[in-house]
Amino acid sequence: MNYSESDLLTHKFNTLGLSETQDSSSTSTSSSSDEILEKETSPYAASHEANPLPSVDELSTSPTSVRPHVTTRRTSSYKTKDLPNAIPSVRIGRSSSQRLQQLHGGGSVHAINHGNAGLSSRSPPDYNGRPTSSVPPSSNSLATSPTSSSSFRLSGSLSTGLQEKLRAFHASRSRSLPDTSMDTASVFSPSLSPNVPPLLSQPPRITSSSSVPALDTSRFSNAPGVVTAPETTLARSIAAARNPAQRNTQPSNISAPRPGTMRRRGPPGRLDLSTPNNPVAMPSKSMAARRGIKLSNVPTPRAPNETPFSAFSDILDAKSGSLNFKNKAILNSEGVNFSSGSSFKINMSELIKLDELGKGNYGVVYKVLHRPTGVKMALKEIRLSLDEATFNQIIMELDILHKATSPYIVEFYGAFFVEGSVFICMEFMDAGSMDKLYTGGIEDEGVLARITYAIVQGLKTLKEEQNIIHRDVKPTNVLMNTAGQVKLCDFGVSGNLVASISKTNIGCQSYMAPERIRAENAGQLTYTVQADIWSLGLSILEMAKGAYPYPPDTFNSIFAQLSAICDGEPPSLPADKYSPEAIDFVKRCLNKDPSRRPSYAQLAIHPWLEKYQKVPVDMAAWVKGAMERRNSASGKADTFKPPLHKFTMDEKKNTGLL
Ligand SMILES: Nc1ncnc2c1ncn2[C@@H]1O[C@H](COP(=O)(O)OP(=O)(O)OP(=O)(O)O)[C@@H](O)[C@H]1O
Repeated sequence: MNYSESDLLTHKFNTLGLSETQDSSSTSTSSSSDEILEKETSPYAASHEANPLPSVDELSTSPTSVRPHVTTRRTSSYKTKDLPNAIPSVRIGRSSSQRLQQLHGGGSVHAINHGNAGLSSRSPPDYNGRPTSSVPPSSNSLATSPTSSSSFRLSGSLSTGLQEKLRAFHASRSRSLPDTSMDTASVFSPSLSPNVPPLLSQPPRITSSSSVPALDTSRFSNAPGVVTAPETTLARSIAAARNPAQRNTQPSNISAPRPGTMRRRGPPGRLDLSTPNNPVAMPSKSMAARRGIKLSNVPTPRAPNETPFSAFSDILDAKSGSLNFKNKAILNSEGVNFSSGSSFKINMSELIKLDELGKGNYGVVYKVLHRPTGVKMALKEIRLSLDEATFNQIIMELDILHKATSPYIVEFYGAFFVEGSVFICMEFMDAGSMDKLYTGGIEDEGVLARITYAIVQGLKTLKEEQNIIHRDVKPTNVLMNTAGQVKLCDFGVSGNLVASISKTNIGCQSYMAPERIRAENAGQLTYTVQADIWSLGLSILEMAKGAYPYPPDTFNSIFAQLSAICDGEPPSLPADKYSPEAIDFVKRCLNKDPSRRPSYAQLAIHPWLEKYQKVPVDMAAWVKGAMERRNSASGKADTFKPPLHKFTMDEKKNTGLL
């Protein structure tokens, strides 16, 4: 792309330091103009005309369009009177299946290697595996030779201030372990209150029962508020912690559950023994009779170390002796707790910091231990300069996360705010995010397909069941655990949070679809589900290649990178390493015309994903190897060493040490 001096002079800079030139033939956000643009620039156009996909549901998805689906009702335990000083008491609803809330974060900037961005010379097939007629011309560098027949242009320089911010951003996004003392938020959000101390960077507080650094609860001393999570969820988590087999609701080496097999809660009091994700669970004779199940059809437990109770692990915790009636009621020695009325409280003072998991653009994510239950959680801090009313609004908006339930979405425990930060408690994924697992690229296509399938199912659930659009699909928001499960996190459920974060979102555009870049550059906040599908395509490419798909010479300049995305040919999987089905899948996601990208339902039945749902793929083994590679590269052992127990005087006396 050549930029004339007049181009550079006439471009208006928005907050990204970018600008757009439009002429009458190009309206950046209209689908019709996109179509024109596509025909002019996309070598895939003929292919798609030959094999058209059904039209995709195109939704107007500005942050506010999502919000009506967010409950803002005040529940009985939502104590707004407690809010002025800090932690609100957030009732997490009756849902027993709380799921991770999602936050918008924008794309991260990666230190990248020069990946093979060349286009395949083979014709990608259609959904039936037939080669399409159109063959895209080969291109080896998206940065140096973008096709530029579109009228969309970006200016060729960035302001000095923006460059400073980008430099700081790059430094903060270094792949080395983050420095806990660094306040990344201040880099990107000068408006953040400088007086707010980092919550977890205070000197460790030694507790009577542990030498683990504790959260600095002094910040909460004036605030008796607590964040609450349904006891049912925590009880389930505790049971899962005690029984790892039960935790794995997402098969790792057998076919993943089909859409529609996600667990649903039945009516209160009804014992639901349908356990599609737990092949071991087996109903008793009487239970089966009540449910009309023929016992001859029920599989017999086979694992050698199972007890007679193992078959009932969904409802019986043999260690604690408690019965969990499908999260509707828990019967234990203390009595019966009904999920309809009670909720489990998580007090911040009961959270112990165990480790730092990573640092994002807006704060740090910690591994914490909830002492009373022994549940390990991820605690994400997002520092924002907002008034209290907005914080309250955000916390209420996040309530919807309890309804977003899927084996492919990280579980949400609760959220609260403290002195300029939103804190989110979520399921801890012990293998971490994909960006740290794909070292060298994922060559095993079965693994790549299973990861993709999980992302598609997670996005599909969010969209179809809660009308939530993720807005920030990228490898850092795809998490894995050592059971081989893949789950999504950080989706933009809170309109207020999305809007707040967007104001400080600089240099995070790299996974944005072309139409979104244009819209944001024009100051529009429209956003469609198809934009997430583009981001999915880029993420698959990044995981496959082990590097961000656009070449490094575009990386040094956000401007050049966005130009390549908008004006260049979409990158593709290398034909010598991946099957035609895989190449076709990515190609369809990366169609520059959003209306021609497939829907989630179409992606879920794409031959590539279907193929690898039918064959065994050992995800647990793969993630184990990936963690070892990651650790040997970073020189860090992954296994968490529990802190030494510090005996109290009473304990010493009782145990005979004194
Ligand atoms: N639930 C979790 N379990 C384990 N690790 C997590 C969890 N959530 C986040 N992490 C780790 O913390 C890192 C930082 O996460 P965070 O969401 O703050 O930033 P990000 O996704 O990398 O970027 P952005 O700020 O743009 O969203 C992640 O990259 C991941 O490695």
